[in-house]
Amino acid sequence: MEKVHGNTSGLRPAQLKSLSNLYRRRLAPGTVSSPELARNLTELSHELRREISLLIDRRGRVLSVSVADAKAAELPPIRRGEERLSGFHLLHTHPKGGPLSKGDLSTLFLNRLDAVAAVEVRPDGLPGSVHVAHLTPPGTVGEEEDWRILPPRSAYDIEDFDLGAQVRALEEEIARAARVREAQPDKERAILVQIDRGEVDAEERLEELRELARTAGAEVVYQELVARRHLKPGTLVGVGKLEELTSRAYHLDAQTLVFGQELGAAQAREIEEVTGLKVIDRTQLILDIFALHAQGVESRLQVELAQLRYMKPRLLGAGARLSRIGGSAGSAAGGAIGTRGPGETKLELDRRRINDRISFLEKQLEQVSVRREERRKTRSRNDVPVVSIVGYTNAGKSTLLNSFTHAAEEPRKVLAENKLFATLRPTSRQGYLEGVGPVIYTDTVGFIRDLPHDLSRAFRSTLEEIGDADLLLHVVDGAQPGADTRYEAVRRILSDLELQDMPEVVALNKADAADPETLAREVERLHGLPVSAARGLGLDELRGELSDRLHRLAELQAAQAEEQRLDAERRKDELNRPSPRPSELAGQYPHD
Ligand SMILES: Nc1nc2c(ncn2[C@@H]2O[C@H](COP(=O)(O)OP(=O)(O)OP(=O)(O)O)[C@@H](O)[C@H]2O)c(=O)[nH]1
Ligand SMILES: [Mg+2]
Repeated sequence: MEKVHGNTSGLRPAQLKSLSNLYRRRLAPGTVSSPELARNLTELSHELRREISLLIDRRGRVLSVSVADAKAAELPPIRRGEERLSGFHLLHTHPKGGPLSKGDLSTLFLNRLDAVAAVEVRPDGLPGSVHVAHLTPPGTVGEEEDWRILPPRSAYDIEDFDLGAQVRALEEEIARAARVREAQPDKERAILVQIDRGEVDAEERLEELRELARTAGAEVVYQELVARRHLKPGTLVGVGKLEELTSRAYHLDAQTLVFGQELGAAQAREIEEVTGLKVIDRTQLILDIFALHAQGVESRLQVELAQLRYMKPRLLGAGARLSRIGGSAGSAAGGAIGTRGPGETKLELDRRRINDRISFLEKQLEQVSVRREERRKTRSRNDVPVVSIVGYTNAGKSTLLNSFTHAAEEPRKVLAENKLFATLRPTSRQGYLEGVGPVIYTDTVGFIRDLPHDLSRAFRSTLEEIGDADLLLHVVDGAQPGADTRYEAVRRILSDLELQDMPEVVALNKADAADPETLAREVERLHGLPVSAARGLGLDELRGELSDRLHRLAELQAAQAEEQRLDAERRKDELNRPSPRPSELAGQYPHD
């Protein structure tokens, strides 16, 4: 006897047998039901006083029998990224009568069923009207819903309805949309969701998420700030909102859902299950960008380590899912977003090997940092003052370094791009300051609010090198709203690195593109100097300020050195004073 799914408790063996016999039913291909099957179903449903659902394939075979409504019926898992419909339709009963319910329709939509059909059960147990709905083609203009409900039919002429033709037409439409998409550049189309829990910078965070997605190579087709005071443990925003987003994705032909919040492993899985979309979070996006931009041995090791640490807890029981994502179509930069490895190496997702790889990477990085430490020691300090350029990502640090060091000639030029985290490897260039002489400027990796923990851990040694500088030049993008929240985010990370006491000069960059009033306010608030690194505005003033500060620091250091020297001399004097003779000490300490 084949398995009957759903709530079969309390059913008699004969009833179970009748249900199981439904598996032997065969429909003509391309039909929703036959009158005989409809009657068979309504009679059984009437007797059991429960809903019965059948899943039927295109050849007319019954794949599953469930004593359940459409939502709870036994269905195959959703195939993500498929261009077609599922190839099954759901036929079920409504023992209390009535048209298709919201649950029926969302089951149709979320599972991409060929159709959903409900047979009303009349009080005498005979079949009443049959209600059928199918999906509307993606991107349908003027269509209110994602589905089209057909006029009800009598169960006795249900065989006349040509479901096969309907499905063919719909699939052609879907294929056409896919062809149009293929002709367009190979970009992952993404929907962004930022949850607004009442933070002041929620809007900014959404914009930042957009920039991150863009930098990672996605095309953002829709973005939404979702206000939620309380989050649902599994789905965060709730199933209703997810269904709405799934509908958007269907019509806008998006495959990826990006959350501005970090998602737990179980959450990501649940959201993927409900939506059938690829789900990634902000951390994955940032890791991905780091992977794309990592150059040089150390940053590659750091990025891979951070990725593996992030993924490890998420791999539990998700092997199949991840390999499926990894195997999906690539984007321009090689590999789908959220799965890229540093350089050319694709991430190895075998969980058993992850621990080995993590300890290998840790050892390698350890060695790199030991070598670096040695280099640091041999480099005589204070010969040439070092200015470390720090700041939020995309503030214009690299551009400023280029204009300070006249490194505009191609090979020496530091990459400055309108992309987040363009610079990952610290780069040093020599410059010259009037009154000081040669100066070394160091360009560093950009900061970001809520820097993913795994990344800050992996990049800690690189970031700590900022502490070797004599002075920080903190560059702030003055042309974008929220300069002060970004400034504070950088200050917070500096504090985490215990570098909060380092002397700092603030430059408000992109003055050429800033609103003068806002800029003036930020200049005042942050005690900064307005500059434009790209246009070369205010750079003389900034250099003057750096020179002054370095002078004062040098004086301070000289004074401190003098103090130390005097101290040492005093101590030496004390040592040189004739020491008491042993006889004088005798008797002072009791012998034992
Ligand atoms: N309008 C304007 N744009 C600027 C200015 N300075 C830099 N930019 C632009 O800002 C973008 C980012 O510049 P980068 O120098 O790469 O910024 P960064 O701080 O090094 O960024 P990361 O290395 O990604 O952290 C580029 O598109 C620059 O052309 C400026 O003074 N005015
Ligand atoms: Mg840079």
